[in-house]
This record gives sequence, structure tokens and C-alpha cells, in this order.
Amino acid sequence: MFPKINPTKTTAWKALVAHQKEMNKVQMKDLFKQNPKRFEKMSLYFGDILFDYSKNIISEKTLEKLLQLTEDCKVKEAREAMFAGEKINQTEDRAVMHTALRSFSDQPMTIDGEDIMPEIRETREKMKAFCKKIHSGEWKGYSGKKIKNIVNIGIGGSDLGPVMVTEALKPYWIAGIKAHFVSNVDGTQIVETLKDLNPEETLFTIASKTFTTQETMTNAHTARDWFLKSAKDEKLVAKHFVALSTNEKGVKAFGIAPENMFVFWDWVGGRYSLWSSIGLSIALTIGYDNFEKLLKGAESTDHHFRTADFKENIPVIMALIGIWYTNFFGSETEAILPYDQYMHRFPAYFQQGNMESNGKHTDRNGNDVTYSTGPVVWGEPGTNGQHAFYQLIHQGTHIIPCDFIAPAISHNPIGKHHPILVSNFFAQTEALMNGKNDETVAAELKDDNMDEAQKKKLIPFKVFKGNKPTNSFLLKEITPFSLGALITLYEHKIFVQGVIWNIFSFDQWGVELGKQLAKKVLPELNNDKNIESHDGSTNGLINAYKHWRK
Ligand SMILES: O=P(O)(O)OC[C@H]1O[C@H](O)[C@H](O)[C@@H](O)[C@@H]1O
Repeated sequence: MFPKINPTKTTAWKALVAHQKEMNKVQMKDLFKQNPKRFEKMSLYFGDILFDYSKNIISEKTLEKLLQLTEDCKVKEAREAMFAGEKINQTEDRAVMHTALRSFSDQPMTIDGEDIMPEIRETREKMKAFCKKIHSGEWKGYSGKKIKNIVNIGIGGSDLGPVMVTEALKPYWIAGIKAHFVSNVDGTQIVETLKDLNPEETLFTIASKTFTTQETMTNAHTARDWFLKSAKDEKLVAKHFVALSTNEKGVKAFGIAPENMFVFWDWVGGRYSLWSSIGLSIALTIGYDNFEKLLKGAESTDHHFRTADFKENIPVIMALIGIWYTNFFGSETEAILPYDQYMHRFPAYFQQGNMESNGKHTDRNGNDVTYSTGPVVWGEPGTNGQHAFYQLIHQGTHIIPCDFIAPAISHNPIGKHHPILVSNFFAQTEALMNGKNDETVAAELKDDNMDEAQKKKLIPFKVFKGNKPTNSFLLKEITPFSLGALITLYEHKIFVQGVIWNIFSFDQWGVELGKQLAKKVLPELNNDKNIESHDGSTNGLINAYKHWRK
């Protein structure tokens, strides 16, 4: 196992603290003037993805020191431990092997000396065969009709990945198939989803690693009741419900036959599970071949992450840039801004990816950390964000490192839309870096009718300080392959950051307390008693709820 190192105690960290004091005074636009080759130096092509990280407050010296931090924190050793199937998720005593799910090599991948690849291949074959049956119409609903609607019921990692990918790859949807997703326990979502669906043509994929999640089980039972209202025979459930899970017992207890269960394993973290049978709703929607292309794109990034020198290793550079701002500039959030409408759930997907993985205050030795860990991740598709929150990114008081993502080729090249869209992407990264100073503002106001005093007063409000950092990801096109590659860059970024922060990125104990307490509250809502077992606020809320429901 790789060592548990407090990053702040390393030589590299101390050097970075000192170095930040110099870089804090530096303007990125000057760095471009000083080095006309800065873009060439600080951008990388990876297949059909161009990663430009030159618009950051970094110099070559910064990168050297950050790379030294990876040495001091033993990132290479950690990476190898993950790929070797070591149980790096120590608090759950599990290996972290989602990379095996997208391996197409004939090399074994082992956990406890056992090759896990045969089982993976077998499950892929089962998924492929199932997709074929659904798409060809060989698999029929209970009344003999073809399946037209796939409803995935799952939450968190059993929902966000499938939703994000199917939305991002909508141009690849199989004709005649529509995907729907139900995650929230709020009955509104399932009611609204099922409203226009015909049970005879609907297949439910019940996606839950544990098969115990309250929201998913509640929705699954509601779906079953809805189905049985028209099918009227429990035996017919087999034609309309399949399970994607690690919990065979739970699946059986729900009434789904073993042949309709697509397995995965405890070494797949929920938020890293779209590559497993959790991806069945993706494969059913875009076709198995496209699903495999998605996996192959991910595999290409795994290979890059494992073999590229850290100087040219995109996830490593992404991780280090993030750490630079989080730990040395005090920035607390990161925005992900896809300039592609189909990618609208990408920020939400990596909200879970980042925040569940690296939102931790306990280090791997069990001590409280004395430094910031995972940032708050958020974002919206461009250009919508521009008309909502970019004001704060440009002129607010926070440093918000932003990732801009766009395809060069749109799936909908209608009129002037795409050039307009990407011109905004390019212009925003330029504006964020260059800003606009007093003189430029004054010059712009020169021909205005205002009197001089008024003009002078207005200047500070119209100034953009600039020097706001951005990464740009320009993809040739969003395809299953390039999307798989892009997702995986972000996954490994999270991994590298977790190693440097010395936290366990693959557990999520922080989601448990609320669940536990909800179980205690639920029965209290079902009686007429005045509740006094909680603090004043919680009692007050519960009692007001009960009063209104009387
Ligand atoms: O797939 P499931 O077992 O139903 O879990 C669904 C989700 O719920 C949990 O609370 C975790 O926060 C997530 O990491 C997980 O993806």
C-alpha cells in the first residue's frame, strides 16, 4: 500500500506556499506576452481532445513544483496500487477497479490473486445479447408489443451517469427507443414519467448497487404496482423488470429472476459505475456497439493516465491546477461549463464525482485535515450561465477556476448557432483572462453623452480585473468514444487529488447520517402525537407538518 503522507509536510508544498507569493502578483496576460509559445507549451492533444491549460496563473516553475508534489505524495505508487487491485478503499476494505470494466486487453486484472476479467466479459456479453433482443423486437412485452421505453430507476451513481451519458449522446439514440430516468423519491417524478407511457411497451431497469436504497426501492415498487395494474399477473414482471445490482438476494426478494439480473461487484464505486451493468440503460438507448465505444474511449484515457509522463498527463495536470487554486489561492469552488446542450448534466455528474469522492475532512490516518480538500463543483451549460452567474465569475470576490468544454463539430449544425455558441466560449475565456482596465473603459466612454464627472464615477463599475483562470477542452465532436475519454480524464483527476489530499476518495460515509435520521423521523409522521424527541427546530417543523396534514 502506498504511504499516507500529510501533503503540507512535504518539501514541495512548502515551496509552493512561497512560490504562490510570487505568482500572486503575476498577470496571465503578461505571461503570454513574455512567452509567445505559451499555448504550445501548455496545451495537449489527446486523440480528438485538445486540452488548453495555458490560461492559468502558472509558470513552468509552478508546474515543476506541483509535479514535485506528486513525487512527494507518491501519486505514481497510488496509481499502481489502484490498477493492481489493492484494497485502497480501506474504510470499506475494497479494491477500486472500475478501470477493469473498460479494459479490452487480454491481460488479467486481479483482486486477491483472482482475475476479474472473465466475469466482466461474461456480463458484457449478457448485456450485448439483451440489447440485441430488445432492439430486434425478439424480446416482447407481455402483450406481444416491442419495447419502446426504457425507464431507469436508480439514484446517485445509479442514475447520474446513465442520465448524463444518454443525454450527451442523444444523437445516437436507437430509433424507436426512448430513455426515461426516475431518481427522486418525490412521487411527482415517477407520476410524471409514467403518465404517458404504455406498460406493455415499457422496460424498467432497476439500478442499485446495494438494492436497499430507500428512494430506488420505493420507486421500483411503485413502478411494479403501476405495471401490475394493467398486466394483472405477477409472472409478467419478468418481461418488464431487470435489475442491475451487486445484491443477488435483494434482487430475488424483489421478484426479479436471476436471468434478468445484470451483476456488478463491490469493487465498483457507485459514482464510477456507469461502465458496469449500471450502464445497461445507456446500452439499450444508444446501442451496445456505441456503449462499447464509450468504454473504449475510457480505456484510452486509462492507458494515457497510466503511461504518459506526468508532465504530459492530462488528469494529473488537471488535478494539480485544481490543487494550486484550492490550497494556495484559497479558492473554494470550481465551475464546469459545457458549451453543448446535450452535455447539460455533465456538471451534475461531476458534482457527485468530485464532492462525494473528495468532500472529506478526515485524512487517511484518521486525523482532521488542516488544509482544504474537495471544492464545491457546480455549473450550467453555456451560454445560459453567461446570463445568470458569470457576473460573479468576472467581477465577484471569489476566484472560480472554470472548465470550458465544447465540440468543434455540432450534431445540429443549423444556421449560425454553433459558431455563435463557440465564439462565446472563446470570448469568455479571453475576457476572464484579459479583463478590461480603467483606460480602456475611459476610452470606450469617450464618445458618450454623459458629462465627464459622471463618466469618471462609472469607470470602477465597468472595470474587469481579469486574471481569472480557465481550462479549455475543445473536442472535435462529442462521440461515444470522445465522451468516454473525457469522463475518464475527470475521474482520474479526482483520484490524483484524493491521493495528494491524503483522503479516502472511494467511500462516502458522509451520506449516512441523514439517511439514519430520516428512518427515525418517518414513523413519527404517521401518528397524531406531538413530537418532542428532537431539537426545538426539528420538533417545530415536524409538528407544523403534522398540523397542516390533519
Ligand atoms: O446504487 P445504490 O446502492 O442504490 O446507491 C445509490 C447512491 O446512494 C448512496 O447514498 C451514495 O451516496 C451514492 O454513492 C450511491 O450511488
